[in-house]
Amino acid sequence: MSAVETRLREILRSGPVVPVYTPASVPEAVAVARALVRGGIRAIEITLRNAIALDAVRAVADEVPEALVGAGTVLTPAQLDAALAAGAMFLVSPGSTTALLDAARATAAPLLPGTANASDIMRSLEAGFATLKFFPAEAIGGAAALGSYAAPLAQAMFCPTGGITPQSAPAYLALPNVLCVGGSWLTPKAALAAQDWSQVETLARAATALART
Ligand SMILES: O=C(O)C(=O)C[C@H](O)[C@H](O)COP(=O)(O)O
Repeated sequence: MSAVETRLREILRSGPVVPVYTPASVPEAVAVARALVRGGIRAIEITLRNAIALDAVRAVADEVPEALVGAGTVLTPAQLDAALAAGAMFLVSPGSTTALLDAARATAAPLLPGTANASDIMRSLEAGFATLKFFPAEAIGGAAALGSYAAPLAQAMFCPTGGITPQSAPAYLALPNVLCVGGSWLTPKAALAAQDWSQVETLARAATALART
């Protein structure tokens, strides 16, 4: 396995849950990252879904050294480059296009490509990516579907994301081909609007207690 993929797996294994978070502002992102770190969650995926998201990645990378900040919703090679330049330590994509996989391979970027079926997984493995997102996990068969790939596609390891809750997370975390799960439940909109960072910290602490085998 490449050094890049080894490091990517270390980041994903730093906790049972990687929070997926869309920042409303740069100061909010820094406060959220600090609260997650206080609660014991270091890896955080900031989605590139609005104009300030890249600045949020940069600020968390600069100001919260304990955080392992990644960029999510990376759809294009240009976004991949911009996220790396902002300091993203990993990149997450909902799918796995040839353009994106080629760009990530060319720059040895720590990309977690999105996959939803056996053909996606096989294409990603062929392209040299064995650490994958399984998306949208709950809608495409959940832990039962993902577990079905453990035997025939044993080299692929996953971070399932999409609709996962604290209740459904343990079934994924018990699978042999799961590194962690992704989810937005650690950063509820109401808590962010109220700047209730202690709630984020409490949710993070609860997430660290989820069993992982
Ligand atoms: O932005 C991306 O790259 C995505 O693929 C989407 C995220 O994985 C989901 O938005 C997770 O959110 P929940 O389903 O609420 O846990």
